[in-house]
Amino acid sequence: MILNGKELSEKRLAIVKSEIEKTDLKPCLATVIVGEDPASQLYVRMKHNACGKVGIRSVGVELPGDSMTEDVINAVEKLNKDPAVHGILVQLPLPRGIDTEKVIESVIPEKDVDGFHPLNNGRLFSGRPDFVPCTPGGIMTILREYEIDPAGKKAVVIGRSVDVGRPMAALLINADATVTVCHSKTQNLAEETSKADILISAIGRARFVGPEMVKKGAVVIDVGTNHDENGKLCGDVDFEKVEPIASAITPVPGGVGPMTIATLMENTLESARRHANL
Ligand SMILES: Nc1nc2c(c(=O)[nH]1)N[C@@H](CN(C=O)c1ccc(C(=O)N[C@@H](CCC(=O)O)C(=O)O)cc1)CN2
Ligand SMILES: [Mg+2]
Repeated sequence: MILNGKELSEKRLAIVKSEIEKTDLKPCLATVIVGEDPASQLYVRMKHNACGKVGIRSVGVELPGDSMTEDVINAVEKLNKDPAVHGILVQLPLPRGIDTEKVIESVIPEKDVDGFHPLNNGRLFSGRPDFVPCTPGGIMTILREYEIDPAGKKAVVIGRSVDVGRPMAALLINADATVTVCHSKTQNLAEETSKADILISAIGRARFVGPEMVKKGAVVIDVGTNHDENGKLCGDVDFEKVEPIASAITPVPGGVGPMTIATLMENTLESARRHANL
């Protein structure tokens, strides 16, 4: 079975749109982008487009690539104070030289719709999640909507990044899975991944996960957005070879990526609701 993130994201966006239409809410998302990385520009554009589709107002702050950490924090602090702004996201990665942690910590947790602030992180890891990072949050929505219950299953996450691998592991633990996190120092990676009922790859290496790493019947979730040697967009998983042995699998494009954006819209609506005490 193909887990169609594109289709599901459209369904979730339509729900956000109709929820907004039912209320007097005027949700607003602010994006902050530093520098001219084309991928980051694309993702921010996609976020503004999604806002337009669902009726969320969006404002974009663009800062030059040679900005200092303080410049970015000043821009965030203005948005923190603006009562019309309900969600703030700083597009990652930031240019080298900027202190990413400091910038993330400058977003007030109430507007942290990316779920990256340490307070929101701590809540997630304490089993009391509030705003959850959009990629792992979107993956949990895929699993739920396709009625794949992680409870009692063995889940293996490849990658321990702060934005995907770690929160993904926490969400799966909260959903009663038995979770293993693999990373660059893991020995016998294939031995670990082959035990997974649910395998989630977030390592950023084109077609790295082959059939020898996947148990027959596993659910395979591909977070990778890579380009192969011909410049073609592809995931971490060798889709052609793994799809026949998986019971369910996300494609790239059209899997996890669109769900990241849909989850961001959901988080922004939730933030606007709280602001209005709804
Ligand atoms: N502040 C944040 N920065 C980053 C995040 C994030 O959640 N918050 N995640 C990634 C990038 N990202 C969103 O920002 C993102 C990546 C990919 C997609 C997506 O829909 N991809 C499409 C393919 C698009 C293409 O043609 O390249 C797909 O998979 O179908 C959405 C969002 C890092 N930074
Ligand atoms: Mg992401």
